[in-house]
Amino acid sequence: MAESLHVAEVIRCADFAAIKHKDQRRKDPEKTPYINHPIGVAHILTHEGGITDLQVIQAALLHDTVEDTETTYEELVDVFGKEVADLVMEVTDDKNLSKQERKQFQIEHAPHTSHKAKLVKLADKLYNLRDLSRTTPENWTAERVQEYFVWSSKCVAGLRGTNMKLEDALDAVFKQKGVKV
Ligand SMILES: Nc1nc2c(ncn2[C@@H]2O[C@H](COP(=O)(O)OP(=O)(O)O)[C@@H](OP(=O)(O)OP(=O)(O)O)[C@H]2O)c(=O)[nH]1
Repeated sequence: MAESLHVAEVIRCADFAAIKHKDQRRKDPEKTPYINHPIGVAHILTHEGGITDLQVIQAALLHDTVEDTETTYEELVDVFGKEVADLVMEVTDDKNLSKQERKQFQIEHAPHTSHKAKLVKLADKLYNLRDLSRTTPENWTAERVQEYFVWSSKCVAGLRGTNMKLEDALDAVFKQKGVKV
């Protein structure tokens, strides 16, 4: 695909995700618009991970649409094709599971995901952990923050060997919080 078509595809994904997440906010006290997160994940991939694979960037922009909005897998297949939709599903939590089951599933599922899905997940974790270092979501105790770091380090363990720049950046964040990797 020509470069201009790649640009157009990326903008189509950003527009789709912005519309889907339009009423959502992050959990930080400033109530940052939710769309900042998927765009930030895509930005980490391009600018820190050196990733320009179109499907990876598309999946990063769309990665929370099925999990957190009324978007369906079938809709993503229709609009962006099966490969991108499948990639999004690889990084989508099953909301039918309890929170504890979901957290455990992420740890166990991580090593079995595709290389492209691992890239999205590494950048997703890096964004969320940096966000947690920056500010504490409303109603989160210091203990909950620390637990999230420890749980994330277990997820990241199953994603290693994928992208050294992202993994080194994650390790720096874990080190800062005193989390062993
Ligand atoms: N750090 C941070 N996270 C926020 C913020 N606003 C929303 N989130 C989301 O909250 C989730 C983590 O909160 P939890 O209480 O552990 O999980 P839950 O929302 O699924 O119940 C992450 O989503 P997730 O899809 O569950 O990601 P992950 O837990 O799979 O990494 C993250 O994207 C914020 O301001 N800061």
